[in-house]
Amino acid sequence: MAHLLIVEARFYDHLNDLLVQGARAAIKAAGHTHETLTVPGALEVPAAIALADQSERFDAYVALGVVIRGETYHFEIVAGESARGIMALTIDGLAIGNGILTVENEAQALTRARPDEKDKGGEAAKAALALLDLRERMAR
Ligand SMILES: Nc1c(NC[C@H](O)[C@H](O)[C@H](O)CO)[nH]c(=O)[nH]c1=O
Ligand SMILES: CC(=O)[C@@H](O)COP(=O)(O)O
Repeated sequence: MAHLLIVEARFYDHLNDLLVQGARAAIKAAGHTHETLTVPGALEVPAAIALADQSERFDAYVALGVVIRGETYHFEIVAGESARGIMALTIDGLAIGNGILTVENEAQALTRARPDEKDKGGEAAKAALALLDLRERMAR
């Protein structure tokens, strides 16, 4: 049984609730356990995962959040840099599923966050478990 950490960037409560619901359902359905850590925004997620990994308590990580484009270039920074930081950790060997939505509007986010629609939270959890399985197979 694996123990995962959900790291959620809680910028939009109602959207995160849906993403976390989907991720938790996927983790439970696969027979694993988890904890949840909340950070202010997507830019804090890579650092939070890196810090959590120093504890050696977690086998895999699920990054969740929602980045909705506003009026300025900040969307590119938040969306791009959070993804880049997560990808760097993943390439460094951490099993991370990235469920941080980067969308144009709330309607796009809702469709993707809802577990009974695109369930991107559940998909991110499954991706983390797939990477964990791959890492364990490669270590044999
Ligand atoms: N605009 C969004 C943000 N912005 C906040 C940053 O992620 C970060 O917390 C801040 O710059 C302080 O370092 N975060 C999201 O997750 N979603 C957004 O739409
Ligand atoms: C993704 C963002 O950072 C965005 O919510 C910020 O909005 P704005 O670009 O209008 O300041």
